[in-house]
Amino acid sequence: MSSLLILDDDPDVALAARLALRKLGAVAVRNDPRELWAALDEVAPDVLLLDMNFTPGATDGAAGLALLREVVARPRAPAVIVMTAYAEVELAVQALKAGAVDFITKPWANERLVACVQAALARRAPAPAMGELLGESTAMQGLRAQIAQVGASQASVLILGENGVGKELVARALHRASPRSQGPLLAVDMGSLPEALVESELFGHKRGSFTDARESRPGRFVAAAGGTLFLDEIGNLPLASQAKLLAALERREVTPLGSDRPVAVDVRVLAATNVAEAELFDARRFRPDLLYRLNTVVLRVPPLRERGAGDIALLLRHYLAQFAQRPVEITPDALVRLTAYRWPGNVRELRQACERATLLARGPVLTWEDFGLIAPAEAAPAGVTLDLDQREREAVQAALAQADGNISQAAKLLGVSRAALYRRLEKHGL
Ligand SMILES: Nc1ncnc2c1ncn2[C@@H]1O[C@H](COP(=O)(O)OP(=O)(O)OP(=O)(O)O)[C@@H](O)[C@H]1O
Repeated sequence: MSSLLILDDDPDVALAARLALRKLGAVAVRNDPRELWAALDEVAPDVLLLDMNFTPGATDGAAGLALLREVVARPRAPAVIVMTAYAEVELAVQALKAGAVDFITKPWANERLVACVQAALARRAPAPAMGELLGESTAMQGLRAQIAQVGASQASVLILGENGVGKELVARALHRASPRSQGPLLAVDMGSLPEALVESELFGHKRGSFTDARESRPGRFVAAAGGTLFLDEIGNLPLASQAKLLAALERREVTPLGSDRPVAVDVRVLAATNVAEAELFDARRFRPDLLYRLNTVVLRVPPLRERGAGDIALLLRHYLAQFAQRPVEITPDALVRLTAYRWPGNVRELRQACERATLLARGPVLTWEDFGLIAPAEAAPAGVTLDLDQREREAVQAALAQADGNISQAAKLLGVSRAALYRRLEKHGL
């Protein structure tokens, strides 16, 4: 079910919007902008309807714009529709520039409001199939096949991989491929949750169960009913909470903090971590019994550098075109260096480098420098060899490795002809 949040200091306006929108999903209302941040965490709305003025008499919308900018900068930000008065066209334009997806003028016709929110929800719906998980390497094809196979089941899946390899994308693809795809997919980032809040976040709490618990609140297990719960950075879960999570998974019920009444839960759990497997299987850090609950199936998402030059080039094309909104060319030298780069931050790093390059490009064709990356050789300590022969040998070896031994492709990566590559192979005894 979709989740909507309305922030308007006029309770009548907020109520009217809530009544008009309740057929689209769960609608929460807040009247005070100071409540917005907590409400975003609690409600995790798909769409936020945001008023622009919160002080009596104010019409410039400055308060609303400031909130809007902060909201859209957040990870997993909702689509924001701003509410303005008739005369405030200029403000609406500013809001769209600042990241709102649409605006609605007050007083509104209910049909218009419903259509506007429906369109925002449709745009947020994940793309069909697994189009987002790009890559044609054998590794990525294998991963997509596994997702299709495992997605349809109810099995718990543990997704392993370095930072930025696409673990969350895999979780989303698994959810879409599952019979629960019409239900919610809720992601909880264990890495960013303070330890004290982990249990209330997962299992909920009763009003008054701790100092800040002014309202009772359902936890993520309950909120994800009928859908999928994605526990990201599970390796960071404190041992005490691990015991409680295990109990919840075994009994299929959770007990909110401050309550003695367990609540039955119906969720499929997916978990992910970037912790190396050896560490994860260290019982001092992670309970083996919980691990066995979570890892019915293990999916390993390979680091970008192991997917080969083809996948790197494909992702570069994709993200450059997306950021520049047109196809973008890069110099052959840049392509060689980008495909040979180690990408320690994986696809996320590549995406950011593409964004930077489109913003800072000094000419129509992008160069290696435009991407703002530090090549290992540049970062290496002094004393590293500058011997041209040896560097040439290393470059040839790297190109061959990346091209899986394919001479034509390796020659292309090096920017030389096949004959020239053969000559170098001979010269270096490779
Ligand atoms: N195969 C892919 N095709 C297209 N985009 C991808 C691919 N893999 C990852 N991305 C993009 O890279 C970024 C990082 O992906 P994601 O957040 O899923 O990684 P992660 O492994 O969950 O990272 P972390 O460990 O830091 O949580 C996102 O913008 C995602 O859309």
